[in-house]
Amino acid sequence: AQNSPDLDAVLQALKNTTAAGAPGAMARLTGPEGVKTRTAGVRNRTLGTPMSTKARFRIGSVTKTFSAITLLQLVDEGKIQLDAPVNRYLPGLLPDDRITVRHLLTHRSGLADYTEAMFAKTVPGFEAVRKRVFTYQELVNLSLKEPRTTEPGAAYKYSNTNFVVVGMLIEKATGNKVAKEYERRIITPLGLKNTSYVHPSTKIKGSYIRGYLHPDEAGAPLVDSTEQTLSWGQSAGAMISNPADLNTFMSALLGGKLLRAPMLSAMLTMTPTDATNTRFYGLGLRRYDLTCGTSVYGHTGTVQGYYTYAFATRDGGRSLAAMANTSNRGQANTALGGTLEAAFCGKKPA
Ligand SMILES: C[C@@H](NC(=O)[C@@H](C)NC(=O)CCCC[C@H](NC(=O)C[NH3+])C(=O)[O-])C(=O)O
Repeated sequence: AQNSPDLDAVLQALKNTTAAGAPGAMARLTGPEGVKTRTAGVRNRTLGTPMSTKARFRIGSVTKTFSAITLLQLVDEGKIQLDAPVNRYLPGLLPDDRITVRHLLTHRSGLADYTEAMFAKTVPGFEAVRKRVFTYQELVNLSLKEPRTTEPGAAYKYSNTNFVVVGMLIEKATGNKVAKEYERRIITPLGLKNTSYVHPSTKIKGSYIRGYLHPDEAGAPLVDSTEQTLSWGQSAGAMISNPADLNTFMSALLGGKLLRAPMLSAMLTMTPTDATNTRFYGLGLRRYDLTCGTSVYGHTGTVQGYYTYAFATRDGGRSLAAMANTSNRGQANTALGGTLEAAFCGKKPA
């Protein structure tokens, strides 16, 4: 039987997160016990407005799961083949015909991650791009200026470039912008009223959480990073959502509502991402094996001012959406991750 959540432990993890430097943090859990929420701190430091689980925020790489689902639906429709070379669909884009569509979704392409150079200096890097609008091609060109990190398929190496190319594949195969495909394949069918892809607008419509970026220099003041185009991320990180929609989304995915069984099982075909053998990556989806023996599936997100965890159990029966409105602050991200054990194992954070 799956453990019931320890809500005091969830709140403690959120308090650990604010103590570690996040202005605010929140969690929303769904499961047999119904919907449970906990919050800590503020969503706007200037006004002191309390964190609210109704408010929207930037979900970063959880966008990668939206992109993976869209692409896997296209595979199911016979429009794209998982093990075909990317260059079959985007002739001449990549310097190696051996890089396949599956290599992109599993971060095994070897394409360098352009964000490493882009954000080597956190605040200057952010300020240099926060209002910029990039084409997909410009982002791929930034990656191709760097050496490749591995032979195609040889090893897992996380790279945003992979999901920029996934966005290009989606637009090429459908003739539509990714926003339209996310809408008609995921957002509308699931009724995700608080989820949107508004690139390149810098605005978050409705009620939202303000995000605060920690500079690299210890003690330097936080930078309000709420308004940005997120054009450096696009189909790898530009989605906006709220906790309830993330719960609905991950539960629907794992509950088999977005992909037919063969495609879902392809998505859940995991390889380890580190030596602990408790963290894995499938096709645009992470798996964490928790200490109580429960495996949870979902994605994390990190964009300037926002950390996100969006996970569910294998049948989608339980889900957790947790976020903190800061970034470039590892101890806050780790503390926020403590909500997973609290929610799915009922375990107190350290
Ligand atoms: C990790 C996460 N990835 C994402 O969400 C993608 C969209 N974000 C990144 O690759 C990090 C970009 C820099 C963030 C910046 N860091 C720096 O600037 C460091 N110098 C920040 O922390 O805001 C995931 O897949 O789980």
